[in-house]
Amino acid sequence: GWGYAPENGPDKWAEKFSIADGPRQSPIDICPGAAQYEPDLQPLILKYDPGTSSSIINSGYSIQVDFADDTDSSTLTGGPISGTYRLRQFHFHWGASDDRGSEHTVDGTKFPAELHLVHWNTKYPRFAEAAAQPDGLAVVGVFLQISDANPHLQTVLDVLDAVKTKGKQTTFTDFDPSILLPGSLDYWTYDGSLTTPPLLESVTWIVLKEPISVSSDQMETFRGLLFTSEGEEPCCMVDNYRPQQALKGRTVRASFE
Ligand SMILES: NS(=O)(=O)c1cccc(NC(=O)NCCCCO)c1
Ligand SMILES: [Zn+2]
Repeated sequence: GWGYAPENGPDKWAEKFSIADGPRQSPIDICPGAAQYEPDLQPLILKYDPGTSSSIINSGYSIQVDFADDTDSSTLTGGPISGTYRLRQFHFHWGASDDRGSEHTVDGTKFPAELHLVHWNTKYPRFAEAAAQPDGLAVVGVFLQISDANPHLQTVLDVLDAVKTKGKQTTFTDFDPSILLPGSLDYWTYDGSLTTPPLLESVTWIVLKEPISVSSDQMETFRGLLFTSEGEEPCCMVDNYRPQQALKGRTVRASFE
């Protein structure tokens, strides 16, 4: 299967997922100077109910916190989207060292990690159907930058020992993901795709301008996870990010001047 190693990583994905060379692939390099300020872009409205968080899992690609998405308890509205999108999960991408790890970049600047909050359009019956539609998903991306330790992030990091290997999961309830958001919800937005196979071109990307903090020690905790299952030759879960993809004529819009 696909992964992030030389033999099955991003440069090989097009062999099995031809959309990898499609017209609206993600991530991209965001150039603020070239972004189009749109005064009509609405503010983001994120309403999350901590009661919907359910579990944390090592997917073998990232660490993922899943939410119950059978009701409109945790939603994204406003911003560049119309209608109501439900929070399904959040996960991270990070590097083997603090000089890389984010998927989106800003004027070529790489951050040590990036958080993705994944939402699906409730005009479709379930996530799986939405993921196949051009307006099916909305992912909020948040950069992590090296600074003081982030106490809110620490809540997630404290349980990683329980999900070290691929397939392990544990209960993770009463967690409000809005505590992972920065003070400002200013954002860039563009039409893109999943950044992992199946690379579906169904994502309205909403990348926040303001990063949140993470310490180098906290980054080491992410790097203690494994891509591999228990009993397999261990392979550290690091550099689980896709390089930037061609813009192919797309416009990146900014919600701020
Ligand atoms: N990285 S991302 O574009 O935010 C994103 C969001 C939602 C789903 C995915 N990718 C997948 O679900 N791929 C299916 C196999 C991975 C299993 O966790 C990627
Ligand atoms: Zn992601």
